Amino acid sequence: MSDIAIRVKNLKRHFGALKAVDDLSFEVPRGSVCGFVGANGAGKTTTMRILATLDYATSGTVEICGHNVINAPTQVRSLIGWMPDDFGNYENMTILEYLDFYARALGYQGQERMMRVQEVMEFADLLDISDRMSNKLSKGMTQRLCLGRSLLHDPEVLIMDEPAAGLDPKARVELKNLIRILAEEGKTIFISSHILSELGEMCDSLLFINGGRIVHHGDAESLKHGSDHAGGVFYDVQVVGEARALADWAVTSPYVELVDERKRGGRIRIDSNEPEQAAKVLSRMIKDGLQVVEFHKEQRNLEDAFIDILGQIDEGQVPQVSPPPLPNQRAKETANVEVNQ
Ligand SMILES: Nc1ncnc2c1ncn2[C@@H]1O[C@H](COP(=O)(O)OP(=O)(O)OP(=O)(O)O)[C@@H](O)[C@H]1O
Repeated sequence: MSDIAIRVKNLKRHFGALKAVDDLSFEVPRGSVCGFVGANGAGKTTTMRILATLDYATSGTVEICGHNVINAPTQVRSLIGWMPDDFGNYENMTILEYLDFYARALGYQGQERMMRVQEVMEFADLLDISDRMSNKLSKGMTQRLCLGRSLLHDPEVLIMDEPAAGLDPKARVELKNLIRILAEEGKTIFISSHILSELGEMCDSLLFINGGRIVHHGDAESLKHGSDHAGGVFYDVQVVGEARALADWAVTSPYVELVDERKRGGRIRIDSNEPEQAAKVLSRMIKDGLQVVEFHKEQRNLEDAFIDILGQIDEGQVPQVSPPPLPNQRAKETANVEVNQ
């Protein structure tokens, strides 16, 4: 059995002249969670719909657990759970009736069907509200119902398009916990989201796309670390007083970047992970008459990393696409380290 759950090779999807997906190649190892990140219109939904056998590629191949989505769509559908960003619903159906309807459509009968429905209602915390009308639910309940529906046939691979969009913080945490449990059960999860901080916590790897092309594939830590000399670490310094003076000072100072200019004062960033370097810059600021009111060390977050990567592309630098090792390779590497110690 292949270690790869999702294999995408040179995938293109063009709508007339628009290259919605433009030569994507990537792999998602079995049992891992991969976050799919991109700005609006980057090509995420188009890619996910092709993976879910709902659209055709212009060219390229997609395999789910070794099955080609074009040649073997039925096998692929039995292996995937699809959670679309736009959840279709029916009137006059309770949660129970809704899930039962889908369980029937999937071919479950009798006792087994009842068990499947009960199981997913229990998992998605829907048991107590099973008699609620399915089209009159809160956004959080609706997403849990959609997740429940996608799990009815116990799929190996879950493809989730923006499942956390529009959820309040509590509902987001609940959904995140459910996804974590599914990941611990060994399911492969391919999930898109705009909330990068949350994705970073739950994903083994993050796949950034822009304009239909992959611009980075790596784990959250390596992304935060980045390729700069300071390893993504910087000092944030806030100053009050005349804003122009700070801006002029920043332009002529090494390691310093003006990040925010306000009516009175602003903020600069010292791009260094060496405390001595930061101390030198700070003492120079004081000596030059700038009024420092606050400073602290920070690690670049995923939003910053994404923006940095997009900036590098704008400057014409070649995007870095470096997939992280497979989970079993990671395990082997760890074992080697232990053996070698
Ligand atoms: N059926 C279609 N016909 C024409 N253009 C389309 C079609 N579907 C998508 N597009 C275009 O393809 C591009 C990628 O769209 P897609 O929905 O995949 O982006 P996305 O990354 O999912 O964006 P969002 O985060 O806003 O959902 C967009 O420019 C979109 O307008």
